[in-house]
Amino acid sequence: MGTPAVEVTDLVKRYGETTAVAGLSFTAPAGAVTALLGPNGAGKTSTVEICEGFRRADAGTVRVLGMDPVADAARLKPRVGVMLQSGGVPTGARAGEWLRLMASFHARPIAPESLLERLGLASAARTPFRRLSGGQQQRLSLAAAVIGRPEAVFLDEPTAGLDPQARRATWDLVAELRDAGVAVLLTTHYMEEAERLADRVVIIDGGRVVADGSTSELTRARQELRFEARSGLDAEALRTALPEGTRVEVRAEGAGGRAACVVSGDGSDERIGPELVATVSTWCAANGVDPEGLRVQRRTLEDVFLELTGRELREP
Ligand SMILES: Nc1ncnc2c1ncn2[C@@H]1O[C@H](COP(=O)(O)OP(=O)(O)OP(=O)(O)O)[C@@H](O)[C@H]1O
Repeated sequence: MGTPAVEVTDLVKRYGETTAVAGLSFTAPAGAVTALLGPNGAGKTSTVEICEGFRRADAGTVRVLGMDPVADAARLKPRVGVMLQSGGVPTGARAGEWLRLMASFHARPIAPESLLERLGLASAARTPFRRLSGGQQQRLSLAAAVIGRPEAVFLDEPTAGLDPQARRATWDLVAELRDAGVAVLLTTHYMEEAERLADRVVIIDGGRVVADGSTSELTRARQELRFEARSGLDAEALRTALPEGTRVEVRAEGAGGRAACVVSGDGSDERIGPELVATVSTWCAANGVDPEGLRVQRRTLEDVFLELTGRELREP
C-alpha cells in the first residue's frame, strides 16, 4: 500500500482547560472506510475538523493526500469531500439548486439528479434547506460532500438520527465510494455502523486511540456464548461447573430485571465448542434456569470497548 490518504500523527487539540485530543495517531488508506468510533466527547469531531482544515492542531501533524489541510487548503479543496455535523448548507438554498451549484465547481461531478434519487431526496429537490427534515438535511450534506468525486471524504456522524432506510442508502453510497478507491474517514458512535461498514476501526476514548484494527482483529474473532436469564443467576456456581479458566460474566439488563450471561473461553481458545454449550445447557436444566436466547456469537466492538475502558460505548 502506498502513502496513506490521511495520516494523523501525535495530534493534540485543546480548548482552554479541556484537552479534547491527547496525542492521537492513525492512518486512513485509499479504497477503504476508516471509522473513528467512540462515545460522545471522545474527540472524534475535533480530529476530523483538523483533517478538514477547519481547526488548527495545538501539536502533531496531519497530512491529507500528502498535504497540509490548512496551508494547502486551496489545492486540497477540489480533491476532498466534507460532510459537517451541522450541515453547512445556507438555510434558504433549495436542495436541487444547491447540489447543482456544488456540481458546477467540479470537473467531473456525479449527476445531481441521480444523487438526489439515490438518497431519497428527489421529491424534496425544490424544498429550501431549512424546511427539510433533519434526516433530509443530513443526506443533502452527504450528497454535497461526494458530488465532486473526491479522493478523500470526511463524514462526521453521517447516519446519526437517520431512519433505517436512509441509513442503508448512506451505507450503500459509502461502500460504493470505497470500491471506487476513495479514502473514507467517518466518525460514529454506532458500533453496528463501524462493524458493518468499516475496513478499519480506530476506537477513541478521552482523546486517545485505545485500539486500532479491522473488526476481526479487534474482536480477535473470539466467540462467546450468551443467554438471558432471570436476575439472581449464580455466576460463580455456573463457573465452577465449567472447564477451568472459562469466564462467566453476568450483566444486568435494564428491562424486566433480567440478566445477560456471557460465557467465554480462557483466551487460549477463541472458539466455543459444542461440549461447552452442552455443559451450560445441562447446568441450566439442573438449576432451574431458563437460558433464553442461548447462542454462540462473535464478540462485538461494544465488548472490546467495555473491556478496554471499563465503560459502555453507548450512553445509557
Ligand atoms: N469549541 C469547543 N470549545 C470548547 N470545548 C470543546 C469545543 N469543541 C469540543 N469541545 C470539547 O472537546 C471534547 C471533545 O469533543 P469532540 O466534539 O471532538 O468529541 P466527539 O467525540 O466528536 O463527540 P460528539 O460525538 O459529541 O461530537 C469534549 O469534551 C467537548 O466538550
